[in-house]
This record gives sequence, C-alpha cells and structure tokens, in this order.
Amino acid sequence: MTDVSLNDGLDDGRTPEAGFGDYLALLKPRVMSLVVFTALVGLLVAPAPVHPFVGFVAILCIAIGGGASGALNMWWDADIDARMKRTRGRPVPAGRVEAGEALGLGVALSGFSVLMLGLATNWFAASLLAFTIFFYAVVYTMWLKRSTAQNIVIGGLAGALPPLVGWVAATGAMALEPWLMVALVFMWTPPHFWALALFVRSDYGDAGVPMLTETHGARATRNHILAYALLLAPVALALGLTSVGGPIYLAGSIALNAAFVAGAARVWRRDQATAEADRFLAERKLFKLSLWYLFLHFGLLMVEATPLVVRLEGAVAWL
Ligand code: HEM
Ligand SMILES: CC(C)=CCC/C(C)=C/CC/C(C)=C/COP(=O)(O)OP(=O)(O)O
Repeated sequence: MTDVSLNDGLDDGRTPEAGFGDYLALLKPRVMSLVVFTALVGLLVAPAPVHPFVGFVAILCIAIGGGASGALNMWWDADIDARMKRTRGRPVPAGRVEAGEALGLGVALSGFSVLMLGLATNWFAASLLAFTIFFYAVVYTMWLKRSTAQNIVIGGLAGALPPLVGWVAATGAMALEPWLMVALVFMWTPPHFWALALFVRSDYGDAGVPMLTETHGARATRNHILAYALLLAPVALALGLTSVGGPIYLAGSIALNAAFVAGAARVWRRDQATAEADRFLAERKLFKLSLWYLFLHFGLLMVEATPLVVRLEGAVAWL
C-alpha cells in the first residue's frame, strides 16, 4: 500500500506537513510561559480568594490569549521573520503553516480566550485581555515595530499588562500594586530586549526593522540599557513596600537589582570591538539574567503571599 500522506502538503508549495508542534510554536510558548507566570502571580497575590477552578480557567484564558497574540504576530511578521536567521525556521516563513492559518488561529483563540475569561471571572478582566492582545498584535506588531526605534518601549506595555489582568480577574478592580507590577515589567522590557538586540543586531538590519541598535547604534543602545536598569530598580523596590511586598521580596529585589545594574554597567562600559571579540558574552549574560530577574521578582511576590495558603485553604473549604 502506498503511503500517500508522505506527499501531502508538498504540491501546494508547502515544505513538510505541519504538525502539532508547528501550531504550538505559533503561540510562542517559551516567551509566553513567563508572561503567564506574571499573570498567575497577579491573580494569586490579589486580596480576594479565587476558587481554584476559576483561577485555573482564568490563567488558561490568559495563556491562550497570549498565544493567540503570538500567532497574530507571526502571521503579520512572516516577511520579517523570513529575513532573520533567528526566526526564519518559524512555521510560517518556513512554509509549514500557511499565513492564513496563523491568522485564523490567532483570531479564533483571541475571541475564545476573551469570551471564556469574561464568563469565568468578569468582563473588566476580559476587556483588559482583549486590549492586551490588541496592543501586541496591532499597536506593536502592525504599527510600532516597523515605524519607530521606540517600538519595544511603547509596545512593551502589552507584555506588562498580564499581571494586571490576573489581579482584575481575581478582584474585579484595579489597585496600586498591580500597576507597580505592570511598571516593573514595562521598565524591564527594554534592557531585556536590547541586550538581545545587541548580539542579533545585524539580523534586524537585514530585515529593515528600526530597532534602536540599527537607528541609533550600539553605543546609544548600551546607554539606554543602563538608564533603564537604573530606572527599573526603584520601581522594583517600591513594589516591595506595598501590601504585596515584604522583607523577603525586598532583600531579593535589592540583590537582583544590584546584579542587574552591575550587568548593565558591564555592557555599558564595553565598546563594540571588545564585545565582538568575546562574542557578546556580557550582553548574552545580561539577557539571561533579565529572565531570572523577572521570574524571581514575581516568585518572591508569591513567597510573600504565603498567607495565601490560608486563602487557598479557605477556598478549598468553600468547595
Ligand atoms: C516588546 C516586548 C518584548 C520583546 C520585543 C521581546 C523580545 C524577545 C526576543 C526577540 C526573544 C528571543 C527569541 C525568542 O524566544 O523569541 C525573547 C526571549 C524571551 N522573552 Fe522577551 N520580549 C519582550 C517582552 C517579554 C515579556 C513581557 C516577557 C515575559 C514577561 C518575555 C519573556 C521572554 C522569555 C521567557 C524569553 C526566552 C525564550 C526562550 O527561552 O527561548 N519577553 N524576547
Ligand atoms: C496576555 C497577552 C496578550 C500577552 C501578550 C504578551 C506579550 C505582548 C508578549 C510580548 C513578548 C514578545 C514575544 C515579544 C517579541 O517581540 P517580537 O514579536 O518583535 O519578536 P520576534 O522578533 O521574536 O517575533
């Protein structure tokens, strides 16, 4: 018997047939894992007990919404992604998934996640999720990314909002604390991204994306990284002085900010020739540290919320 399925998908110009992994990749799961973690913390540290099942559904919706915005980004950016070494293997530019499929998946999952979040929690949280998806897919991807070197500064708001969505899902209202979490992610995004942009710099140039590294050069990018790292520290510490903070968070935050500013200063001191000589070691280290920085800040908020166990017990008893 001939296995015709081996040839499926080749006649229409696509290379190998798309598998589940390709559709999953459209949702940018690795990046979104940290986004979802910040939303989970926003939901868990909020001063309102959430039924565990409702909390689970809320986080699932935020994860699906985040993934949907990733699929919309991959649909729109297929031309850029095809020109960059880092992204050309993605399902759409590699031809394994059609652009229309990415669009369809993005739209369907966006609608589904917003609707489900509204039904499971409240429509305020659902509107915020819709706004976040819109901001990443339309404001950042379709507009800012290709038009200004401030693209990731302003666009970073989308990645910063999920903890607020989580908090509002739990409480139905805004407060100072989740806004400081938003500010923390917002101020963190530029050094997170520009550290990476320094060592994949030529790629953005080839794709014609006006990243700061291209428009203003490596020196200006290094200056910006240090400036944002210095501005980030007081925001992170201020969060520790609110109702969701405490001594454990503050101690951790002081250590993390000292390490982050030191890493940014190391990147700032270097010139391009030195960086190229050691293959951007300090820049790579700062990018990696940025991931730990954000994960641990939100992890420490969870630790500070240990009375949360009491709240969870209450919720379980309520079952
Ligand atoms: C405008 C905002 C942002 C930009 C432009 C940006 C850009 C990038 C890029 C280009 C990468 C490397 C390649 C990749 O895995 O796709 C990356 C990695 C990553 N980003 Fe961001 N990022 C942004 C915001 C965020 C936010 C808000 C979070 C989480 C809260 C985040 C978490 C991550 C993680 C976890 C990785 C590592 C992924 C891996 O291990 O492969 N990023 N980011
Ligand atoms: C809940 C919800 C809707 C969350 C959205 C979270 C969000 C906006 C994350 C942005 C993170 C991200 C992958 C940026 C990449 O920029 P890019 O797309 O320019 O990077 P690329 O070059 O890797 O495609």
